[in-house]
Amino acid sequence: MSDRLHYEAGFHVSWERFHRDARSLAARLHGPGQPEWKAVVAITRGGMVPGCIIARELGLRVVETISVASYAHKDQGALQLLKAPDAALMGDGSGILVVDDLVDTGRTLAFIRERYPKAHLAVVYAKPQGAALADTYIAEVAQDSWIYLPWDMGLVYVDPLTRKGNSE
Ligand SMILES: O=P(O)(O)OC[C@H]1O[C@H](OP(=O)(O)OP(=O)(O)O)[C@H](O)[C@@H]1O
Ligand code: HPA
Ligand SMILES: [Mg+2]
Repeated sequence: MSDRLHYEAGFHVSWERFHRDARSLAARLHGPGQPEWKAVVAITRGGMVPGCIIARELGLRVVETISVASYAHKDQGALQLLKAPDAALMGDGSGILVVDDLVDTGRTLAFIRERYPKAHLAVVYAKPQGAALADTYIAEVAQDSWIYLPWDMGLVYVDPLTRKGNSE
């Protein structure tokens, strides 16, 4: 049995931490040796948050989206492209920064890589199973740890460890 408290299970990321980590990702993609990026392409929906932060840091005004959905009930989780980015902009992906919040199994990034082999795939968090598919990431998170992103959470009351000291 785990000795973790129920609210500690997983990796809970605050807005501040996410902003800091996304900025660190931008910093890694900037400077000597890095290409002149043409555009940021965010993988919806989670990639739009770091995509915005990175576009701001790198001074990129061209921001596109790619939308991929998983139909687990239909075809063993086959991925389907719901919305493609502009084909003329994308080409084979050269100079394109594709951004997502995280890579887990790697299925999403593998899908993107197949279509845009020259794109740079950047994510904030990576789990070991999919990490090799990302060209750049900031932090590795255990495979069995669920990453709770700030837009999926809210402030909630947490019980103290003991009722001792409470009147009743
Ligand atoms: O490496 P994988 O196993 O493919 O998982 C990673 C993807 O899963 C999540 O997106 P999700 O499809 O849940 O959609 P969302 O971004 O709209 O929340 C996450 O934002 C990544 O895009
Ligand atoms: O750990 C995760 N957190 C949030 N979304 C996800 N999608 C795949 N894995 C994760
Ligand atoms: Mg996503």
